[in-house]
Amino acid sequence: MIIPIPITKQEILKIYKPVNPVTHKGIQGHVVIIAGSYGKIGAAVLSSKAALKSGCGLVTTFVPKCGYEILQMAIAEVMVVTDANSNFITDIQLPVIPQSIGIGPGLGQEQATQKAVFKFLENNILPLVIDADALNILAQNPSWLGLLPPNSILTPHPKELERLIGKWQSETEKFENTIAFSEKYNVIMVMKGAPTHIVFKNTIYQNTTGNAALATAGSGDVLTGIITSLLAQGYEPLHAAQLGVFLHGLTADIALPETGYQSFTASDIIANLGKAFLSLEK
Ligand SMILES: NC(=O)C1=CN([C@@H]2O[C@H](COP(=O)(O)OP(=O)(O)OC[C@H]3O[C@@H](n4cnc5c(N)ncnc54)[C@H](O)[C@@H]3O)[C@@H](O)[C@H]2O)[C@@H](O)CC1
Ligand SMILES: Nc1ncnc2c1ncn2[C@@H]1O[C@H](COP(=O)(O)OP(=O)(O)O)[C@@H](O)[C@H]1O
Ligand SMILES: [Mg+2]
Repeated sequence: MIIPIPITKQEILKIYKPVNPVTHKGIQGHVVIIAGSYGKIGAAVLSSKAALKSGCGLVTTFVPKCGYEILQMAIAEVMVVTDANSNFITDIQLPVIPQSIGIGPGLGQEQATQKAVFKFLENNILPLVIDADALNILAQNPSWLGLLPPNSILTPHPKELERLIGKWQSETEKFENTIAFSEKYNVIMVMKGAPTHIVFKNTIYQNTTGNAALATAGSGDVLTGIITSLLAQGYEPLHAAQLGVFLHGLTADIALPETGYQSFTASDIIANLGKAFLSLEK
């Protein structure tokens, strides 16, 4: 069994890049979030807001038509582009060229959405974060995994991981199979859990922040927004994943004395991102 390397504050401070005083929104990174379906537009809202609150300059969110007003009213700062279809995504046409793309939260797995994901992957060369239903779609169509750009970041929870790599009999086998998957497809695996591990080639990193307050709806959708935002700001993919999971966990550690485990929600992750970033400046 390979011993994981802890993702500590000390290591994170080596990665973290303070914001340049003379930067502007045009060079802070443009994120595209492709997410949502009828009843799950909240996932797109959470990812998009988390991206904005993690330092990128611009966010454009691609949703089915039913998400248009919801997003525009929920987050004034986000630009919204819609699919031709009402309730789920059928054709991903982006009018911008962003620095990174997060795809999957709340997407659903309709046949037409699966086709749209295939067409998107066939043409895309931009850095990707792949989560939730985009992972489930890839698990159903494993030959499409070869279309991912090198060092794409996959963020499965344990069930999504199982759909991708198959069942495991032991923790050792789980890590061995995840490493083999990561090497085969040249991707970074963020194995979400308590704690979260990151697998990159044959190295395993273990997060040191976070607590059970994060066991709440939308918590992973927020993580997708954070990591996609860091990627757009020029962090290399492994560093974006490491800093992303560290900050995500830290928000729950910071909020816990006020919210307790029970009352913490995914929106509290977003609300505490500022304090998490500030704790890196000390
Ligand atoms: N407000 C919203 O719009 C929300 C949308 N969501 C979206 O809903 C879709 C379905 O996501 P789900 O993750 O609920 O569905 P899944 O079917 O992928 O996962 C749920 C299953 O995984 C298991 N599981 C999850 N985390 C686990 C862990 N840490 N250890 C062991 N088992 C675990 C659960 O027990 C359950 O059986 C996704 O597209 C997701 O992004 C959710 O994020 C919830 C909030
Ligand atoms: N008990 C726990 N301790 C620490 N982190 C947790 C715990 N439970 C869940 N998390 C974190 O919360 C997030 C849940 O993600 P996910 O299951 O994708 O949620 P959703 O799909 O609802 O957004 C992951 O980052 C995971 O590591
Ligand atoms: Mg999820």
